[in-house]
Amino acid sequence: MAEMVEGEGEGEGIGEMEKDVDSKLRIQNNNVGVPRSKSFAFRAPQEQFTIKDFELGKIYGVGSYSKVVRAKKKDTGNIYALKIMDKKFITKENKTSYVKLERIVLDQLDHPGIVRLFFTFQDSFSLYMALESCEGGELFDQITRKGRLSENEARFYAAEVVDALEYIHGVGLIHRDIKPENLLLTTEGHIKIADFGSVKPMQDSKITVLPNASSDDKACTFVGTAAYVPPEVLNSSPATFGNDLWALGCTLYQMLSGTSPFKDASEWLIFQRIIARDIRFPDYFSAEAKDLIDKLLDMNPSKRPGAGPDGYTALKMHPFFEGIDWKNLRGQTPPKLALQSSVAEANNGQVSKWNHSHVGDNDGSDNATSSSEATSHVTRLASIDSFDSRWQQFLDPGESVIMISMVKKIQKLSNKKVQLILTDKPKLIYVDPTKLMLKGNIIWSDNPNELSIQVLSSSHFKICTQPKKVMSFEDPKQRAWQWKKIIEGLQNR
Ligand SMILES: Nc1ncnc2c1ncn2[C@@H]1O[C@H](COP(=O)(O)OP(=O)(O)OP(=O)(O)O)[C@@H](O)[C@H]1O
Repeated sequence: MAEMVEGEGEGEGIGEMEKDVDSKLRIQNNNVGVPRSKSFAFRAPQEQFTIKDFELGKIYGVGSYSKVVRAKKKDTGNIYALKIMDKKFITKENKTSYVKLERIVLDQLDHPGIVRLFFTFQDSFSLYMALESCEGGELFDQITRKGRLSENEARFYAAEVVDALEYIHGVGLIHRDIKPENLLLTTEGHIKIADFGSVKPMQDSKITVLPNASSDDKACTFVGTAAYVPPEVLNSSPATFGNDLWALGCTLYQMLSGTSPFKDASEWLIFQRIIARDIRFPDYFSAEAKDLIDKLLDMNPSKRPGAGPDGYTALKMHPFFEGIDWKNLRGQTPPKLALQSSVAEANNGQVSKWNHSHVGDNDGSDNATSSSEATSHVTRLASIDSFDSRWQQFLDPGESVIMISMVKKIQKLSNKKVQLILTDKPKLIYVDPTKLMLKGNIIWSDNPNELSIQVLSSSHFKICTQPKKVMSFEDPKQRAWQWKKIIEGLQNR
């Protein structure tokens, strides 16, 4: 069993994360009365390595709270995808529970279609997860490079995703962020599902999770990506396996057409199209592909193939998958990978060499994560409490809520909890949530000189109106960037 790594002072809570994971598991095990050894043994051990034990190569990608870099262990020569998370940033952004959850869930998953976690380690500044390296990149890039995929290529990839999803759902987990960016490829071209930071364990999940590491929907700001979000999530329904099947339908559509089915100019327009189930199939889709996508994009999550009482049989037996050898998927030859075509793409893909001084104990001033923060919030979607009937009284007939948050209005003398509501009129108001009284109407303007949003952190933002009126808000669900994005989206509609 691996030794537990002690925290090193920096980033309280996160520094102690692995130790904390260990102690929580002991408590949990005691509760159910299962005699255990002194502590829980991770399959992927917590090692005492340092970043200097690795030769770092290109950056594979940047997530909302991490960077993933290709890394060769100097003594063994083994290659990993090293996911590097800044402790201070995770603590500041309240992402500790997501990190813990991803670590503990990945540790227990064992399927050829899921990225493997080999070991973890940490130093004063960062947490590191050594993941199986997917040298073929993202499925998203294959779609971009090829324009769109052939039905045979899409069938192969979709079948491998179905196979891995059957396993994930079988152990009682909902992934909640299935999309071409999170479907990685091996050198040979087989699919590996990555990014378990949004995972939701069901009540009867076979996966052990910590009491405080499970993703609580109320506190959760990460529940998927706008283009792939199912309509029931927009209506604040509880998560089900059907969520992933909807996202699979969107992904299959994207493989075959090159774009996601509800793509539009703004998140708001995307949501409107999802709620209206506004799908248009290109003529060149086969009848079988159309039928499968149509069924996966059923408004009723329990009717989607794979979510019904017969489990995955309905999905795997669908005519689109005719000819698929489900028992020997990994023995088949995958579609040929399209290689990176230009220097421009290479530069976009950040293939530059990793700068050692940016990580580890060398230098604590690494702030590159804040740029990823800015971009990632653009694609991430917070849970939406949008259609609560209590707010209807503040709307005109036919007017609907686009975004709503219980926020703190920060004032000189006291802070007040208010419900901030943005409607499609557009109208921006705040309401006393207890007395259900209108407290303010922020005069709408499409002109950014007259109405603008300033984001101070993921939870703090200011709404500035003319003449020089500034209101400060704190959104505990950390949707400051989303407020900015959605208001600016409406101004530019
Ligand atoms: N095992 C891996 N092998 C190769 N590349 C990887 C691997 N894991 C992640 N990546 C690349 O790094 C990028 C960032 O991954 P990471 O898991 O940190 O972010 P993310 O969780 O997908 O981001 P976000 O949380 O913002 O969606 C991915 O989009 C992918 O391109």
